[in-house]
Amino acid sequence: MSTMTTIMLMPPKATSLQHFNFKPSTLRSRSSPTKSSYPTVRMQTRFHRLIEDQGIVLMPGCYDALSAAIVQQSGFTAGFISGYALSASLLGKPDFGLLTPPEMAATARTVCAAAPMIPIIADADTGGGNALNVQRTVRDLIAAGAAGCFLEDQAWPKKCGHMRGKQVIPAEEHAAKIASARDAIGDSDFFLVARTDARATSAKTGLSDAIARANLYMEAGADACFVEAPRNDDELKEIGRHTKGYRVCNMIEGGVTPLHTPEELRAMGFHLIVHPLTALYASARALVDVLRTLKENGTTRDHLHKMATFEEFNQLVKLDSWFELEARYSNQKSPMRVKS
Ligand SMILES: C[C@](O)(C(=O)O)[C@H](CC(=O)O)C(=O)O
Ligand SMILES: [Mg+2]
Repeated sequence: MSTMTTIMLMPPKATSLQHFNFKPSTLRSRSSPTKSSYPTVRMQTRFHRLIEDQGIVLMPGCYDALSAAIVQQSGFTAGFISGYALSASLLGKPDFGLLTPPEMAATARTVCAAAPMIPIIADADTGGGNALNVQRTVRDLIAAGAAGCFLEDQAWPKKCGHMRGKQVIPAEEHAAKIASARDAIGDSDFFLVARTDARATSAKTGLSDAIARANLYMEAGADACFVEAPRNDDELKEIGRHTKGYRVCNMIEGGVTPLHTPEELRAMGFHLIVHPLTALYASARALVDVLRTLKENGTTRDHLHKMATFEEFNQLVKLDSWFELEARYSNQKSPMRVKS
């Protein structure tokens, strides 16, 4: 956790809100639980600085220390711990509300240690329960070294944003969870993304409901909003035009949203792009292929070109630096050692 300068942030403005069925008056009440008690002057986090420097930030998903180290070594400036990918790698199960916040926090600790040069956002799913559970979840992620989280408004048990059968909790209830997360963050260098899954709840009003929710959550204290699973470019543009603050876009291979480059998404008004499943799907395919070869042929000698070599892998885990450390300490005479 680092000490930061306090500045007033000026996020991009929404253009038109008049057609939203949304009641900001509830947010203005002093006693409203949907407004953070933390002052509205916020810290500039690592993610704010990245967005300001780069305009758009591309974050691949990772799910363990090795995949995080590879994300960092590949030159990305940020990463994301995907709940979907962690549920798959840790539990061998789908993104179906089975992964728990302590499992995510434990992974965040090893992931952040393995990629210390880049800030990592963790997927907090629904935060593990109500506004109080959210505070524990957020504090655990901060202690683990995460630089931010996604907090979504699905009803528990949640599902992957691109699956059928999702339900959302009342907007005010999630706004209170966002406010509670903001209070738990305090002065920490931690970027809060409010996600809504309301697009999926109705073909007719889903998008406008989702946009209204995103704006409500921004007022409650989020740094960025994430309208999950828009269906086409018109919807992406609508979100870019009508939501407040920084905007996250989710690029899922095989999902319901068309795939775009960062430049294309930037033109549509987005600031953070997450590719949560790219590394997971690529490694799953590589494993399926090599293990099929091994099963069929009993050897991998004709598959070596599709695998990391011994040398290449040693570089990935920085083996040389461990040999150097070993040499340094084995040559050193300890000043504490008593002469015999
Ligand atoms: C971003 C996400 O929350 C994740 O866990 O990676 C998932 C990914 C997906 O769409 O499958 C989600 O969007 O629900
Ligand atoms: Mg998720």
